[in-house]
Amino acid sequence: MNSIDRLKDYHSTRLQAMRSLFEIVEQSSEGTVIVDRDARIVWINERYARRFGLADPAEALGQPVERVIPGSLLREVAHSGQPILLDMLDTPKDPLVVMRLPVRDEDGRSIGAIGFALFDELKRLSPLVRHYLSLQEELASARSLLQARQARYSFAQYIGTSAAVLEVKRRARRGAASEAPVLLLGETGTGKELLAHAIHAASPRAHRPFVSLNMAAIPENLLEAEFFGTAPGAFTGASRKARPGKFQIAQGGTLFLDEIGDMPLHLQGKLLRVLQEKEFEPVGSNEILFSDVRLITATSCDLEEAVRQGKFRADLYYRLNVLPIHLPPLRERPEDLPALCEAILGQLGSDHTLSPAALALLARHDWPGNIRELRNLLERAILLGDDPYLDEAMLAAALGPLPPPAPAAVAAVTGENYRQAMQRFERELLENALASAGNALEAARRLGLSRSTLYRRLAALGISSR
Ligand SMILES: Nc1ncnc2c1ncn2[C@@H]1O[C@H](COP(=O)(O)OP(=O)(O)OP(=O)(O)O)[C@@H](O)[C@H]1O
Repeated sequence: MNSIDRLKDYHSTRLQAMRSLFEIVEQSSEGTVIVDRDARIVWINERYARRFGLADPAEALGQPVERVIPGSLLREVAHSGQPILLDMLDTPKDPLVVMRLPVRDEDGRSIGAIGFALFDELKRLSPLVRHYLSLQEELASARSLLQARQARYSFAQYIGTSAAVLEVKRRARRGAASEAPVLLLGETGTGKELLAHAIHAASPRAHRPFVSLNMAAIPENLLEAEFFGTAPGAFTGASRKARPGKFQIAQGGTLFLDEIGDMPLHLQGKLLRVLQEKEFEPVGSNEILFSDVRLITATSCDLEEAVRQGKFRADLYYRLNVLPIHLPPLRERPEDLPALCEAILGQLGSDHTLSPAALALLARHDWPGNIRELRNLLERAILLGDDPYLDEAMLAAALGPLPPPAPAAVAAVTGENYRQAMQRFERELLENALASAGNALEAARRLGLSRSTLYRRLAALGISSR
């Protein structure tokens, strides 16, 4: 075949294809209409005319397309020469899925447009729509979960300008910029959790989840599943479905392990393995999952002492203790009290201010519950009085009677060693608080302790919380 014949062949095949395309789409669609450059109908098939209430297609000829098909965009297509490949057209009956194409002359100029109604019922699209909707739902729930797992605090919320606080912030910023494990050390209520959030928020993982787990708040037999998740039906009573653990949920983000000193020894070994090998197995599964999690741990207990007593693995301690940050107790930084009070009153939505004598009283207090205790105290003081100016007497009332000097403390000088005396003092303090508060939650509030810390101390001293 010479080149002229081949060209002829190409042209005729193309013409054939165009004709077939038109016929097939026209026959299998729910309707077809053709308009001229001025959007007047030059042809409409019977089915389509009937759909728009015309008994005879001839009635539509010469009419502006919108008069017959309200909402039609064929005028726009004829003018612009640009197709609208897939769109929805609302009709009084059902919405239609439509395709609109320009009609061009030999020189490529638009001389009209052709519209096909591809389906009249969305039913035919419904598998696609269902898939799309379920993807949308998944996306929305993933977004809201992620939002719930975003860091709640930034460095700006860790208030204070004392030298100790500035050093904490300096180290924490350094921690945020690195991937190394951070160990937050400090008494209860000193802001360890706040700082963990802030480190995550300032790290390159900020847009990924922040997940926290308090070792003291979860029964020991459930901890492993909480950590690593479970395979379907992993143990009696376990859900038939696989349940992700915190390591999976925090994937790509930060895992904050609070009260790490309370982690049972057998789990310490497993945590060490994750840190070393970056992989773990869900409970009841042989599958090995890869872990990409940045670890921040915190404790209010003396980890080195726990290592000496064999309660905490030394190798894990060294792994976690790469960047230790000591959070100072409030009594060691009284100069931060004015700024802290102002910030907390602002968070509580109050416009109260404190007199200088009230601030001096706060500076003399010991703050065993640190900033949590300060917050509780200010909350109480606001509730006690209407006066927006909080003076010394009001704060003294909110602080409550100071614990009476325990006669037993004097006796300790004679017989008990320091540890025994401290334990007895703590036992009396906690028992009195439980008795006067009526329940553990209120007792924790009054003592300025977190509930988990109170439970931990009660358990350590063998005191029942009932
Ligand atoms: N430097 C700070 N500036 C402002 N608020 C603070 C500061 N430190 C702590 N807080 C507030 O004090 C309360 C206790 O803080 P957080 O829970 O972070 O302490 P924690 O050390 O993790 O306590 P625990 O060991 O009992 O869990 C929170 O309301 C927190 O917002």
